[in-house]
Amino acid sequence: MVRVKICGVTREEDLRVVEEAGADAVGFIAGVPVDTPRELSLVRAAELAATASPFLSATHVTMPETPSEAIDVGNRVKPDVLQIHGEFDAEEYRAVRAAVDACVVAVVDAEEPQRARAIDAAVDGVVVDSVSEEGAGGTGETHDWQQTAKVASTLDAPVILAGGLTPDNVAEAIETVDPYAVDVASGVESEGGVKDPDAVRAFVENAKAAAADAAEVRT
Ligand SMILES: O=C(O)c1ccccc1N[C@@H]1O[C@H](COP(=O)(O)O)[C@@H](O)[C@H]1O
Repeated sequence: MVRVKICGVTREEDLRVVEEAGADAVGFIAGVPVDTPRELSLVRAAELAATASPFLSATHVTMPETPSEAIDVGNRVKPDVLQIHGEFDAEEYRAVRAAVDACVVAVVDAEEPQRARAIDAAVDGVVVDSVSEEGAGGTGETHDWQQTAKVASTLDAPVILAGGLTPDNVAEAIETVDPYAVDVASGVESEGGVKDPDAVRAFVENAKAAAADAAEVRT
Protein backbone atom coordinates (compact mmCIF):
# COMPACT_ATOMS: atom_id res chain seq x y z
CA MET A 1 0.00 0.00 0.00
CA VAL A 2 1.19 3.51 -0.68
CA ARG A 3 -0.30 6.68 0.76
CA VAL A 4 -0.78 9.73 -1.43
CA LYS A 5 -0.35 13.33 -0.36
CA ILE A 6 -1.48 16.19 -2.60
CA CYS A 7 0.37 19.28 -1.47
CA GLY A 8 0.04 23.02 -1.97
CA VAL A 9 -3.75 23.20 -1.99
CA THR A 10 -4.88 26.84 -1.88
CA ARG A 11 -8.61 26.63 -2.63
CA GLU A 12 -11.57 24.91 -1.00
CA GLU A 13 -12.75 23.45 -4.34
CA ASP A 14 -9.34 21.84 -4.82
CA LEU A 15 -9.51 20.36 -1.33
CA ARG A 16 -12.83 18.71 -2.28
CA VAL A 17 -11.23 17.28 -5.45
CA VAL A 18 -8.36 15.87 -3.39
CA GLU A 19 -10.81 14.23 -0.97
CA GLU A 20 -12.98 12.80 -3.73
CA ALA A 21 -9.95 11.45 -5.59
CA GLY A 22 -9.13 9.28 -2.56
CA ALA A 23 -5.89 10.90 -1.42
CA ASP A 24 -4.70 10.09 2.09
CA ALA A 25 -3.21 13.48 2.93
CA VAL A 26 -3.41 17.08 1.84
CA GLY A 27 -0.75 19.74 2.33
CA PHE A 28 -1.09 23.46 3.03
CA ILE A 29 1.95 25.72 2.75
CA ALA A 30 2.47 28.77 4.98
CA GLY A 31 5.39 30.46 6.69
CA VAL A 32 7.89 29.91 3.89
CA PRO A 33 10.49 32.55 2.97
CA VAL A 34 10.38 31.66 -0.73
CA ASP A 35 8.21 32.90 -3.53
CA THR A 36 5.61 30.23 -4.30
CA PRO A 37 2.10 30.42 -5.75
CA ARG A 38 1.10 27.76 -3.22
CA GLU A 39 1.67 29.86 -0.11
CA LEU A 40 -1.23 30.75 2.19
CA SER A 41 -1.42 32.87 5.31
CA LEU A 42 -1.25 30.88 8.55
CA VAL A 43 -4.87 31.78 9.25
CA ARG A 44 -6.08 30.59 5.85
CA ALA A 45 -4.02 27.39 6.10
CA ALA A 46 -5.60 26.64 9.48
CA GLU A 47 -9.09 27.41 8.13
CA LEU A 48 -8.68 25.07 5.17
CA ALA A 49 -7.13 22.33 7.33
CA ALA A 50 -10.13 22.54 9.64
CA THR A 51 -12.48 21.76 6.75
CA ALA A 52 -10.61 18.62 5.66
CA SER A 53 -12.68 15.47 6.08
CA PRO A 54 -11.94 13.37 9.20
CA PHE A 55 -9.95 10.66 7.45
CA LEU A 56 -7.86 13.00 5.29
CA SER A 57 -4.63 13.85 7.06
CA ALA A 58 -4.03 17.63 7.06
CA THR A 59 -0.34 18.45 6.69
CA HIS A 60 1.10 21.88 7.36
CA VAL A 61 4.26 22.62 5.37
CA THR A 62 6.56 25.22 6.87
CA MET A 63 10.17 26.46 6.83
CA PRO A 64 10.88 27.63 10.39
CA GLU A 65 14.22 29.18 11.37
CA THR A 66 14.14 27.74 14.88
CA PRO A 67 12.45 24.89 16.76
CA SER A 68 10.45 27.49 18.74
CA GLU A 69 9.08 28.88 15.51
CA ALA A 70 8.07 25.37 14.39
CA ILE A 71 6.35 24.77 17.74
CA ASP A 72 4.51 28.07 17.50
CA VAL A 73 3.24 27.29 13.99
CA GLY A 74 2.25 23.74 14.99
CA ASN A 75 0.29 24.98 17.98
CA ARG A 76 -1.44 27.75 16.06
CA VAL A 77 -2.45 25.70 13.00
CA LYS A 78 -2.99 22.35 14.80
CA PRO A 79 -2.42 20.11 11.76
CA ASP A 80 -2.34 16.31 11.85
CA VAL A 81 1.18 16.43 10.45
CA LEU A 82 3.81 19.19 10.62
CA GLN A 83 6.22 19.02 7.65
CA ILE A 84 9.43 20.88 8.43
CA HIS A 85 11.84 22.15 5.79
CA GLY A 86 14.98 23.06 7.70
CA GLU A 87 18.30 21.88 9.01
CA PHE A 88 17.31 20.89 12.55
CA ASP A 89 19.29 18.16 14.28
CA ALA A 90 17.74 15.13 16.00
CA GLU A 91 17.45 16.87 19.39
CA GLU A 92 15.68 19.83 17.83
CA TYR A 93 13.17 17.58 16.05
CA ARG A 94 12.57 15.74 19.33
CA ALA A 95 11.85 19.06 21.05
CA VAL A 96 9.32 20.02 18.39
CA ARG A 97 7.71 16.60 18.48
CA ALA A 98 7.32 16.77 22.25
CA ALA A 99 5.72 20.21 22.12
CA VAL A 100 3.17 19.86 19.33
CA ASP A 101 0.12 17.65 19.06
CA ALA A 102 1.01 16.46 15.55
CA CYS A 103 3.25 13.99 13.77
CA VAL A 104 6.49 15.63 12.69
CA VAL A 105 8.04 14.84 9.33
CA ALA A 106 11.41 16.21 8.29
CA VAL A 107 12.37 17.09 4.74
CA VAL A 108 15.76 15.84 3.58
CA ASP A 109 17.53 16.94 0.42
CA ALA A 110 17.87 13.93 -1.89
CA GLU A 111 21.43 15.12 -2.54
CA GLU A 112 22.32 14.85 1.17
CA PRO A 113 20.83 11.50 2.19
CA GLN A 114 23.26 11.00 5.11
CA ARG A 115 21.24 13.59 7.04
CA ALA A 116 18.23 11.23 6.93
CA ARG A 117 20.06 8.61 8.97
CA ALA A 118 21.06 11.18 11.60
CA ILE A 119 17.44 12.23 12.27
CA ASP A 120 15.69 8.94 11.50
CA ALA A 121 14.79 8.06 15.10
CA ALA A 122 13.70 11.58 16.03
CA VAL A 123 10.87 12.05 13.52
CA ASP A 124 7.65 10.35 12.41
CA GLY A 125 8.63 10.37 8.76
CA VAL A 126 11.28 11.55 6.32
CA VAL A 127 10.34 13.36 3.11
CA VAL A 128 13.08 12.89 0.52
CA ASP A 129 12.68 15.75 -1.95
CA SER A 130 14.61 17.59 -4.66
CA VAL A 131 14.90 20.83 -2.73
CA SER A 132 15.98 24.27 -3.90
CA GLU A 133 19.08 26.11 -2.61
CA GLU A 134 16.85 27.68 0.06
CA GLY A 135 15.68 24.23 1.17
CA ALA A 136 12.19 24.63 -0.29
CA GLY A 137 10.19 22.04 -2.20
CA GLY A 138 7.82 22.57 -5.10
CA THR A 139 10.73 22.47 -7.54
CA GLY A 140 9.03 20.08 -9.95
CA GLU A 141 12.35 18.26 -10.31
CA THR A 142 12.93 14.56 -9.88
CA HIS A 143 16.08 13.09 -8.35
CA ASP A 144 17.98 9.82 -8.47
CA TRP A 145 15.30 7.36 -7.30
CA GLN A 146 17.77 4.45 -7.20
CA GLN A 147 19.86 6.40 -4.70
CA THR A 148 16.74 7.30 -2.69
CA ALA A 149 15.72 3.62 -2.67
CA LYS A 150 19.10 2.72 -1.11
CA VAL A 151 18.72 5.39 1.57
CA ALA A 152 15.10 4.42 2.26
CA SER A 153 16.09 0.81 2.89
CA THR A 154 18.40 1.95 5.72
CA LEU A 155 15.76 4.02 7.55
CA ASP A 156 13.25 3.00 10.19
CA ALA A 157 11.06 6.06 9.70
CA PRO A 158 8.49 5.94 6.90
CA VAL A 159 9.85 7.53 3.70
CA ILE A 160 7.75 9.96 1.74
CA LEU A 161 8.98 10.42 -1.82
CA ALA A 162 8.61 13.91 -3.31
CA GLY A 163 10.07 15.98 -6.12
CA GLY A 164 8.84 16.24 -9.68
CA LEU A 165 6.25 13.49 -9.41
CA THR A 166 3.43 13.50 -11.97
CA PRO A 167 0.60 11.16 -12.98
CA ASP A 168 2.94 9.81 -15.69
CA ASN A 169 5.98 8.99 -13.56
CA VAL A 170 4.50 8.11 -10.18
CA ALA A 171 4.17 4.38 -10.97
CA GLU A 172 7.84 4.09 -11.90
CA ALA A 173 8.81 6.07 -8.79
CA ILE A 174 6.85 3.68 -6.57
CA GLU A 175 8.31 0.60 -8.27
CA THR A 176 11.83 1.96 -7.81
CA VAL A 177 11.69 3.37 -4.28
CA ASP A 178 8.84 1.41 -2.62
CA PRO A 179 8.07 4.45 -0.40
CA TYR A 180 5.55 4.68 2.44
CA ALA A 181 3.95 7.62 0.60
CA VAL A 182 4.27 9.83 -2.45
CA ASP A 183 3.87 13.59 -2.34
CA VAL A 184 3.15 15.97 -5.22
CA ALA A 185 2.55 19.69 -5.58
CA SER A 186 3.35 21.25 -8.97
CA GLY A 187 2.85 18.03 -10.97
CA VAL A 188 -0.94 18.10 -10.59
CA GLU A 189 -1.58 21.79 -11.32
CA SER A 190 -3.18 23.59 -14.28
CA GLU A 191 -1.41 26.79 -13.16
CA GLY A 192 0.58 27.83 -10.09
CA GLY A 193 -1.50 27.18 -6.97
CA VAL A 194 -4.48 25.75 -8.87
CA LYS A 195 -5.00 21.99 -8.98
CA ASP A 196 -6.05 20.23 -12.18
CA PRO A 197 -8.86 17.85 -11.10
CA ASP A 198 -8.08 15.30 -13.85
CA ALA A 199 -4.39 15.28 -12.93
CA VAL A 200 -5.17 14.88 -9.20
CA ARG A 201 -7.46 11.94 -9.94
CA ALA A 202 -4.94 10.34 -12.33
CA PHE A 203 -2.11 10.76 -9.83
CA VAL A 204 -4.03 9.05 -7.02
CA GLU A 205 -5.31 6.29 -9.34
CA ASN A 206 -1.89 5.58 -10.86
CA ALA A 207 -0.15 5.58 -7.48
CA LYS A 208 -2.66 3.20 -5.90
CA ALA A 209 -2.59 0.90 -8.96
CA ALA A 210 1.22 0.79 -8.94
CA ALA A 211 1.25 -0.07 -5.25
CA ALA A 212 -1.30 -2.84 -5.80
CA ASP A 213 0.78 -4.24 -8.68
CA ALA A 214 3.93 -4.15 -6.54
CA ALA A 215 2.14 -5.95 -3.70
CA GLU A 216 0.93 -8.65 -6.12
CA VAL A 217 4.47 -9.20 -7.42
CA ARG A 218 5.76 -9.60 -3.85
CA THR A 219 3.17 -12.34 -2.98
O1 LIG B 1 5.33 23.57 -3.20
C1 LIG B 1 5.96 24.55 -2.80
O2 LIG B 1 5.92 25.62 -3.40
C2 LIG B 1 6.80 24.44 -1.56
C3 LIG B 1 7.40 25.59 -1.05
C4 LIG B 1 8.16 25.53 0.09
C5 LIG B 1 8.33 24.33 0.76
C6 LIG B 1 7.74 23.17 0.25
C7 LIG B 1 6.99 23.20 -0.90
N1 LIG B 1 6.42 22.06 -1.45
C8 LIG B 1 6.77 20.72 -1.07
O3 LIG B 1 7.60 20.11 -2.08
C9 LIG B 1 7.04 18.88 -2.51
C10 LIG B 1 7.40 18.55 -3.93
O4 LIG B 1 6.91 19.51 -4.82
P1 LIG B 1 6.83 19.20 -6.40
O5 LIG B 1 5.87 18.04 -6.54
O6 LIG B 1 8.19 18.88 -6.88
O7 LIG B 1 6.28 20.44 -7.00
C11 LIG B 1 5.56 19.13 -2.30
O8 LIG B 1 4.78 18.02 -2.32
C12 LIG B 1 5.56 19.86 -0.98
O9 LIG B 1 5.65 18.94 0.11
